[in-house]
Amino acid sequence: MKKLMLLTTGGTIASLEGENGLVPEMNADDILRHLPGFNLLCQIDSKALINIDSTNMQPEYWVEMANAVYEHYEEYDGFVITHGTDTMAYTSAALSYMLQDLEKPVVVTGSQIPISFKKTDAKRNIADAVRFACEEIGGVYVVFDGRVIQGTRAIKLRTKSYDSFESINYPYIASIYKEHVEYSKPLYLVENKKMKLDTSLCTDVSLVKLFPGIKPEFFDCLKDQCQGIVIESYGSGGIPFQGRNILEKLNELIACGIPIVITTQCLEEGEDMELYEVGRKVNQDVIIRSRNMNTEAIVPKLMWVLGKTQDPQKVKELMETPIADDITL
Ligand SMILES: NC(=O)C[C@H](N)C(=O)O
Repeated sequence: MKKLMLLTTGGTIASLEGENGLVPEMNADDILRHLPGFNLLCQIDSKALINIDSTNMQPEYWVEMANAVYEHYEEYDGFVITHGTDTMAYTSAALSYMLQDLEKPVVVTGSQIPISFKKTDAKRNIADAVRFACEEIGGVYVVFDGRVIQGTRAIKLRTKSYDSFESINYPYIASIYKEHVEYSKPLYLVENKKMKLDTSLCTDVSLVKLFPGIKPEFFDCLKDQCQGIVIESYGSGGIPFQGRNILEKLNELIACGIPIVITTQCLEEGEDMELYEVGRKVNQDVIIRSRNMNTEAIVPKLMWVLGKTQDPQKVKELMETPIADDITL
């Protein structure tokens, strides 16, 4: 019989109706009590790590989650982490960088409706997560509404629907039909890897979404505030150089040694900064290309990379290196 560890962090799945709306209050045992019969399938031990609405998620909690998996890695065959949906995609990406060469599954799941409510999707999602955590597969995954998504590729696309999550620029790993896991493509377990834990982070990063009219002066206040910047530009990726000149400001920041990653506000198909003049004008030797990574992966990746080096060229090299299938070229 497989042995799993359930780590709980809060979210809607653990929420009860309070005076001020939904508040995460249930602990790991309360959640397990809603799932009778589970111990016939596998043995599940549980541990409550935190109990927060994931809107309150902090990078320090990612470290706590990664450490918990690392600490108990040898004792269990797989891990299920229950989590709020709002920042679940950031967490699954962060864990994908912190825990590499996994030979066991780390499955992140949650729900749109609390587990104690009649129309809850929590029971199905946990059942699917447990099912997938029993697979012979390594890596970090999001399991939601019957789909398995690579940890670095998930985004929360819908605020209310059960099918809240999508896999961006990458196929679903699998679909789960009750007891049956149907893989989209054959996956091979790379055996005899030694799992690596690396939780060093530099959280001094900024994420800026461009819009027509954004003030160049805004970028001045970033100079002393951050070690790295992610710019969500438009379409195929370009920076405005006419009218309010943002390109000039980015060049100033680059001259100060601040690494800048360019991504796009378009969810699908990634940037292609070589296509237009607005992209080519950006110095491609120093700017960091995000290709088809999503923002939820870029932000924790930049924190993780900056936790290792602040040398702009090395940051560029590491950011542009695919990790956990976050980039496909
Ligand atoms: N569905 C949810 O879990 C949303 C909740 N606000 C959270 O992220 O914790």
